[in-house]
Amino acid sequence: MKDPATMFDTPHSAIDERLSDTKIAAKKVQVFYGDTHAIKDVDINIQPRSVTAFIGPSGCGKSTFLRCLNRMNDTIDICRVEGEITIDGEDIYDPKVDPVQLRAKVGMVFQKPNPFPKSIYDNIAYGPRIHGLAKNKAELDEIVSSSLQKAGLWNEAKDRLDEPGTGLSGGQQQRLCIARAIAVNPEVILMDEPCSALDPIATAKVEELIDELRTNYTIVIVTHSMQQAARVSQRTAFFHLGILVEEGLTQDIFTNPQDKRTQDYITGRFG
Ligand SMILES: Nc1ncnc2c1ncn2[C@@H]1O[C@H](COP(=O)(O)OP(=O)(O)OP(=O)(O)O)[C@@H](O)[C@H]1O
Repeated sequence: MKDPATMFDTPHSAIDERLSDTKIAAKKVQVFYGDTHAIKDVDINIQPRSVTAFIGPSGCGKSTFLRCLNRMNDTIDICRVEGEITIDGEDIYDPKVDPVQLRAKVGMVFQKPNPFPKSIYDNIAYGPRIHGLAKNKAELDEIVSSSLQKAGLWNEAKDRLDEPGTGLSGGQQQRLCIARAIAVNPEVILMDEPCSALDPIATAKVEELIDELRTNYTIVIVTHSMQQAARVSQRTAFFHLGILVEEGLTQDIFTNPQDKRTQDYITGRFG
């Protein structure tokens, strides 16, 4: 297995330069499922137009915290979120915020590809239709083709737009789900272990796509694979038992972690 610490070649100064702003700011975030305190006092600033990886052992709260960023936890009755999360300075938990609009701006891609039981075309067109993004069929066609192009699926899908999305391979389905998220003009894309159901070739394609997408989108990815975090992310956050132990440039986290728990995790001593 390739050591993540050997995978870096970008000078620090170049990365620091690019990552100087904040897109998402979380302050003192707590999440409870009933009496279970799943996220404890998490503070983090997430940089725009870059990939941030959340890593940590099973059950440490990565997915729970990710879901806070587009209020997906609102859909879980027993879940309670406290603290503050802003995107571009706006409090996303403000009662004035419409969660449906928020989830268009902050799209999500799940572990298992989950295309709708509809055609490839309609999978992409669904969001733009409900958000009124196209004035006519020609505009909708344009959104569908450009979303598939951005997701690297156009060549494989252009001759079968009327066929069911579920007829695509697993890797193609995941890129279809990414295209579906892109179609409603998101600024942030959250990915919860997007490659865990994919074979190595499909994984490599999705990772290449993530690398291309970071030019235009802020991406946050939960991954169990430290190699994947090292390959695709510029920053990495390590969670343990609901606490954000350490966050920083990915190459620092993998080559020079400040906390012993991070070091133990990245060297495979637990998790
Ligand atoms: N819907 C839920 N109801 C109750 N408890 C939950 C729910 N989802 C998560 N939890 C609990 O919250 C804690 C954090 O879980 P979470 O799924 O966020 O961790 P994770 O780091 O993403 O784990 P994994 O890597 O295994 O997916 C765990 O103790 C889990 O049991």
